[in-house]
Amino acid sequence: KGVVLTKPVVYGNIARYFGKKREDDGHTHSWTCYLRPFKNEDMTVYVKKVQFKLHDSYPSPVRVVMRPPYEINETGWGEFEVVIKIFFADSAEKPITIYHLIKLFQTDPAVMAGKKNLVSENYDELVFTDPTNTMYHLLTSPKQMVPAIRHEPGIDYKEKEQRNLAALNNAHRKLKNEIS
Ligand SMILES: Cn1nnc2cc(CO)ccc21
Repeated sequence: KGVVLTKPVVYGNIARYFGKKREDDGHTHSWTCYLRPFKNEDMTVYVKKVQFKLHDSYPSPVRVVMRPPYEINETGWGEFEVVIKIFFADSAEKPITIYHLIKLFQTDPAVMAGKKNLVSENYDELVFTDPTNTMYHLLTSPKQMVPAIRHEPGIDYKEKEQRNLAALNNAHRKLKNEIS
């Protein structure tokens, strides 16, 4: 019946340079890869678990997070793609997969000096087309998150959101033209 529900999210990573290469394992950075709701809502209402698949050379590369915060804290030396797979409370709803390239390096002098976090974040939306009745109910009964979700400092959400929404609308328009 052409019902489309969306949930705005942000995903990405922060990283911090140790200031030098660690002797024992050659690691140079600590990083956190995350998936957060854009609004302050409890995702456990409709999400069963979030899986973060790391580079195969990490020990147990498939990390499963059952409850918020949906984040992985690690250390390392390289940039690589993390596959974020979101499984829903109604297993009839197909999981959604998001790809994020872990970013560690930036030319900002403070970041290079290990004095400031690097933030690499994207605004996106989980799109549910013709959700099951169960899912529809869960998606339309939001619960506030306590304590409130905190976003990374220094991100201009308004502008980011506008830019990304425009891109999403274009993609949506293109898809609609293709199937019509
Ligand atoms: C690709 N990469 N970058 N940093 C890494 C660290 C490990 C664990 O020692 C494995 C893979 C890594």
